[in-house]
Amino acid sequence: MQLDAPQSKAHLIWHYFWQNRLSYSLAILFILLVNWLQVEIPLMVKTAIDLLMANVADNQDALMSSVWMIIGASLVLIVIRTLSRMFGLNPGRFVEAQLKNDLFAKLNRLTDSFHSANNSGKLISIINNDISGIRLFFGIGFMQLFNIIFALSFTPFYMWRISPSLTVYSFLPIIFAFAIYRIGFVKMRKLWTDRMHSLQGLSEQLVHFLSGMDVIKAEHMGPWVQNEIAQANQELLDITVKIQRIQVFIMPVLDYANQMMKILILGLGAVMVLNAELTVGEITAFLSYSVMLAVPFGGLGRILSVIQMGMVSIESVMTILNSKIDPTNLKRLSEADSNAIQRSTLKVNNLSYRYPNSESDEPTLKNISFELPQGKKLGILGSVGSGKTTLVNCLNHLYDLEPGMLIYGEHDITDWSRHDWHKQVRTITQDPYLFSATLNENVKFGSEHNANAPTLSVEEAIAAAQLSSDVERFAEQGNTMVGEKGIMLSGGQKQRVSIARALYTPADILILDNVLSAVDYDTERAIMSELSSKLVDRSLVVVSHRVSALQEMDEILVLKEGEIIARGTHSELLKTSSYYQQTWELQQNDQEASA
Ligand SMILES: Nc1ncnc2c1ncn2[C@@H]1O[C@H](COP(=O)(O)OP(=O)(O)OP(=O)(O)O)[C@@H](O)[C@H]1O
Repeated sequence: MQLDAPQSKAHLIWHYFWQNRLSYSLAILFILLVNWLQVEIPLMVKTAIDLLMANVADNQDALMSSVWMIIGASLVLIVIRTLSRMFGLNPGRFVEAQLKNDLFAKLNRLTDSFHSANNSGKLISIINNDISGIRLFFGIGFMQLFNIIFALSFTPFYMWRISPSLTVYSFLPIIFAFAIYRIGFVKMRKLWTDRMHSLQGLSEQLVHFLSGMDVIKAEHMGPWVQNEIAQANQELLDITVKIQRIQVFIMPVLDYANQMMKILILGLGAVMVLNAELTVGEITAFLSYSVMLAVPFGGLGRILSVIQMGMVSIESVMTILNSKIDPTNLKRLSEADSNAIQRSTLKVNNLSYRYPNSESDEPTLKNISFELPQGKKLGILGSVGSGKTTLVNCLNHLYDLEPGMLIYGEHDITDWSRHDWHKQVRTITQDPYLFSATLNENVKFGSEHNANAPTLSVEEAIAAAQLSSDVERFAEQGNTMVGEKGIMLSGGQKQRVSIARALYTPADILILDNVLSAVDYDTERAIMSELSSKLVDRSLVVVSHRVSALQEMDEILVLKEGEIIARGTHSELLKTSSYYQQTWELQQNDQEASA
């Protein structure tokens, strides 16, 4: 079952604990048996020693059966300890995998505003570092915790049964050590939180620098980048050293107390043996128990680090799991409703938009209105910063809009989940993203889960996007790997792969945001003509700086400072809009010069 919005850390822990209840139950059972056998074996040793100290000849049979029991119990101990580790450690791995799925599912449903507030470097750090911390918490953390709880309840009880007074005296150093240990524990919690923030910061910086590596090299920013990374690294190192100092000096204090305990037992125990208050066998068993306590005390130092790191990591993961999803995004249209609304008219009514983080009161888009019936081709022209991309992001409802601004058929888009709207509208951005896979796979990606069945073959889509001659030159044609983010391809090739992807499974409305900027005029013309012929009954919105790309559109909107200042066909605008006419003439001159 998927976890969404846990109310508290306890809720999250319980959810995954319950999911792995079978493993944990078996682990608890085996850990209980291990701890019980561990305290029983010294009793068997005690009996054997006391028999030895008495007359060996008289007790030979009893002694032999005692030795065999010790051997048998030790062998059983090995087997059940292995089983306890297996069932105790597995849940950590299961929780890690489940939590990653839950996080990805949530990230997929969160809106643009979440992703702008939480950059990918921070998210990568949460998914890698914090989830590893949680894996340790649910694996070794829980296992050792059960171990310590059982060990610290069985062992002192068995010691008490041998000698209550010696137990009280021998535990005095432990009580004192716990007081010191608590100080370290409190300090560690703050340091783990600082370390998590520092790791997230470093990861953010690394992602920024790695994505801008070309610019860094070209503009000789290497020394500055190295310095920034070195500083972040130093900060992380300082915190880690402080944690290590506490781990080395304060956390082992229980270990030291355990040594003190043994000295006390030897000293006081010897006196008690001399006074005939204890037998040699009893003092040997008592000493064995104190030696056994070294494991849980040593473990306590390590395990509390794991638990603290896990709790800090859980807090961090909860910032994602508890991020609010727009309630409309949780609704889903039925298959029948989704089919019924296909091929409707999109109406944009007085659309205005202001960026929430904008310092100006002035909206970026002002009162934009137009209609886009199915099959209509709409062009949008505007100078740099006039609001074209903002309009595209409003049309595909990436940004939050007021009710009534976007109507599709009879439906208000702001009442729909974005998921349902994106089945009808597909946007190709000016910065196309390719996955590290083959070229053909990049064309097909997402099509298996797309409501629209492919209308073309991959080869046809590639040909319509004017990419066939490029693909033929690649070593393995369509099966050539394009590298991370399509690094093996030129900007124009990447744009054409994303056009081929849109043509492969066409949606009702296709929006191209400046995607033809990196191709020459002839290719642009050929692509536009293919788009018109392949998408006859679909709507097309083409945003471009180039008038040539918009010439054949049914209507062109001219944007300036977020407002429509002119609209009409190419020939109408040449007469009515001086801005359009000047842009056209300037670009005609450029085109002739470059021919
Ligand atoms: N995330 C944002 N937060 C605040 N302001 C923004 C944001 N994105 C864009 N803007 C502002 O909105 C205005 C319009 O930007 P937009 O990207 O829509 O223009 P454009 O016409 O697409 O420009 P270009 O042709 O350069 O792509 C600009 O003044 C820009 O500074």
